[in-house]
Amino acid sequence: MASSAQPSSTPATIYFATGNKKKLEEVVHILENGHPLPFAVLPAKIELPELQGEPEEIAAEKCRLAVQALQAPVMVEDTCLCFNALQGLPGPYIKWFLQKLGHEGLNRLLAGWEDKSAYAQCTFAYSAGPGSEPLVFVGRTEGRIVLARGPHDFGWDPIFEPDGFGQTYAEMDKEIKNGISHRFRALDKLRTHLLDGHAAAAAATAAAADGGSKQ
Ligand SMILES: O=P(O)(O)OP(=O)(O)OP(=O)(O)OC[C@H]1O[C@@H](n2cnc3c(O)ncnc32)[C@H](O)[C@@H]1O
Ligand SMILES: [Mg+2]
Repeated sequence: MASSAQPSSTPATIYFATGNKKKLEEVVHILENGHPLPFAVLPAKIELPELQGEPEEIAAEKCRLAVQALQAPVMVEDTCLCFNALQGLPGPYIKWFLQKLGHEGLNRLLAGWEDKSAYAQCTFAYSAGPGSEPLVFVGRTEGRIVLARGPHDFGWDPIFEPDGFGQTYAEMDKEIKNGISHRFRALDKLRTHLLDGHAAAAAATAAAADGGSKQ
């Protein structure tokens, strides 16, 4: 995936720092199914402490900590599951709610509400390395919370049914989930940013070489 001659502003390698194997699988799958990338994405399995607060700040701080640990270009992501009836909660705290309450308990949280709508949100933060402030890219998929259906392979997949599909994330073909998911939408924005940066750096290098040859 990496190209040998990299303009200096485009890293040849970006680490994806996560402790979650399933996230990593999906990120690799999504990136491999898009256009070839002019950089390599390598996994870095580290558990990072997470701030409380808004998803953008949680992801940015996770990214700063990962850059500090790895001293390299890094991307991280933070995933939220937000119930509209609960003003967006559990949101970034979904991991702990899922761990303590399970799929059934999460459904029960909405028992007193008619509105079962929810959205899955993924926030990627990317830093080009030490000294470079993280940039944040958000992707959202709207849907609703249902009783668990499908394999229990990944987090809350069995209880999230995206709008327009009669299936939960867990029941869907992986190909389909990875084409419409919150993770796909956020990663697509990050990919566009990185490809644009690469193209601009390559154009600047070519222009400098051209200018040099005319002197
Ligand atoms: O190391 P990191 O990347 O933080 O991995 P994590 O597992 O701690 O992940 P988060 O902090 O983002 O917490 C999100 C929770 O939602 C779960 N999750 C994330 N993406 C999901 C998806 O696409 N489908 C179902 N569950 C998901 C995940 O397993 C966690 O329980
Ligand atoms: Mg986490």
